[in-house]
Amino acid sequence: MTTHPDTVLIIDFGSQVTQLIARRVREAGVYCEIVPFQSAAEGFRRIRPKAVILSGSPHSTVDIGSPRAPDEVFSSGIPVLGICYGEQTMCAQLGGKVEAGHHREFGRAFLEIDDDCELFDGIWAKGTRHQVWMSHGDRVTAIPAGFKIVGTSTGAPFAAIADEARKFYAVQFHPEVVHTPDGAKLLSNFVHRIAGLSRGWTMAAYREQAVEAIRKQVGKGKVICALSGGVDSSVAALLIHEAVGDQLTCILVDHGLMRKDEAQSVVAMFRQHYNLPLILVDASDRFISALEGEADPEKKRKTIGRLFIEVFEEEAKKLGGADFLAQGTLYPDVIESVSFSGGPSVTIKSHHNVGGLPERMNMKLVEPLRELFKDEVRALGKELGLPESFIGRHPFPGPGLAIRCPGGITREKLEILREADAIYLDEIRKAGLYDAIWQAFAVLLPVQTVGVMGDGRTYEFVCALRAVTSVDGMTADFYHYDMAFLGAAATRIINEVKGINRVVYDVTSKPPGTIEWE
Ligand SMILES: Nc1ncnc2c1ncn2[C@@H]1O[C@H](COP(=O)(O)OP(=O)(O)OP(=O)(O)O)[C@@H](O)[C@H]1O
Ligand SMILES: O=c1[nH]c(=O)c2[nH+]cn([C@@H]3O[C@H](COP(=O)(O)O)[C@@H](O)[C@H]3O)c2[nH]1
Ligand SMILES: NC(=O)CC[C@H](N)C(=O)O
Ligand SMILES: [Mg+2]
Repeated sequence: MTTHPDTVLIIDFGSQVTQLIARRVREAGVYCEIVPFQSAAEGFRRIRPKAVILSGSPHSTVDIGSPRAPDEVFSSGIPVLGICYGEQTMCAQLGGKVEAGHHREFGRAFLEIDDDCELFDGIWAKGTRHQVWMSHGDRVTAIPAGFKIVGTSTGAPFAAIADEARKFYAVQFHPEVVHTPDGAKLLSNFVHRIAGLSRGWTMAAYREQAVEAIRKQVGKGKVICALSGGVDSSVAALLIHEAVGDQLTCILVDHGLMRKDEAQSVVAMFRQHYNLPLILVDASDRFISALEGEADPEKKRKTIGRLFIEVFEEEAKKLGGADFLAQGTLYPDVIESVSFSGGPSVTIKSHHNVGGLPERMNMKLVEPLRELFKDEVRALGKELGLPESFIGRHPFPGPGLAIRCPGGITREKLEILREADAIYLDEIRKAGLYDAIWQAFAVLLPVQTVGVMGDGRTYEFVCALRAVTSVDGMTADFYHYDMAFLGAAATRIINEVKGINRVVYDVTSKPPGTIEWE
């Protein structure tokens, strides 16, 4: 991992919105990292941050054994901002007092500004009142020596406090959420005005650092990159290519489960714009033969995962071996895998990824995007000249059309689905809706219904259309189309695709549904 001179350390006590703190700090042009409180002391020494932010938490500081910030956070002379639980633990640790569960405040609250404070510069003047978002049951009842009150709310007499000499600040509300309208500016004030950090975190700067880091890691080694044409793997490939040129070979597997003309258009784009070694492996027969008749969603996923590994092993061998495998792992994946609140959770779906590869193939991982959020990856893609049509793409799952064809898979069904999906997306693009939708696709149901076309009886498949809005794919709502749009798309699909005589629209959100049908 690269090191950044001006880093803010965010200590995660298990808040639902810790990632938002990181988003806001990065938007202010400052690099930051999140570490769970259990490894905060180690993280503090490794990262040597210029400022620290303490997150909220489901815990209560009055409980025995509840988490604390490492002492060096307060003794090393750098600015500290506590948010909610962060304020409470700051007070508990520095000589103040916290009481449990009297004045619960959840949701909208109003903050009275009692005093000027650098946190409020340019946003909130003394004597004014502003909307903030609260979510707490405990409250601070005495502040440590050296602190003064700068803001109050009905439920929190110490809603904002400051020790300007030591540059310690704390707020009971959550500046990181959009329901605190000026919160982003408050966080920007903390990192710029108070901590004095510069706006060094730009994708142009990142590009340079990342290229250097890749060169250092890879040396003269050979790298292979599984390239799907999705944003993540495309950006990872371009960055690595910039760093080590022909030491990189990209492998695109056409598993016969891609969208219409997808494999060819990805190859054409890369060949046209970039001079990067790219092998297209046509493994469609192999994948589809293995999947034919398979109806179980998990078996489909596992079969596909296994075949991906086999194909990569064979291709690496043909290249005379490879030392590194490149992946488009993003920061949210990294956080999730070490998340404090993660715990053992049930497997909803076995997401295929190539993560099983390196061990079996004896390769080391190159993950140049593991510090970035998806929108930063898109910005980096822009920086690297990736065409707009690739940057704004909807995500597409590794197992492809196989998980959009519930019931037994057949070549014929995949063909029908591919056609319907292409028409649906074409209609979405023509209506100018592509960018407003997070992800859209067609599903071919294993159900035949009776219809009448040209005065004749038809008995054909039902096609379901799906479109969702989302931020990160973790939760989603169905997209609220205009009925006229749906009617037009349905008519085109039924008229143009032989094998479909009925179209329905999926109005399920996530949860309780998932985005994909399998
Ligand atoms: N057909 C494919 N050929 C080669 N590698 C693939 C293929 N499909 C998926 N992969 C690999 O699996 C990884 C995970 O897929 P995933 O869909 O999460 O990411 P992506 O395709 O790069 O981006 P996006 O999330 O925008 O679709 C990809 O980054 C890529 O390395
Ligand atoms: O690379 C992938 N491999 C997979 O196995 C996989 N399964 C789901 N998805 C994508 O993940 C997001 C959330 O999907 P679900 O709500 O269906 O779990 C959506 O964007 C899905 O398209 C996958 N991506
Ligand atoms: N959001 C929070 O950080 C809440 C802190 C603590 N659990 C409380 O209820 O007061
Ligand atoms: Mg993809």
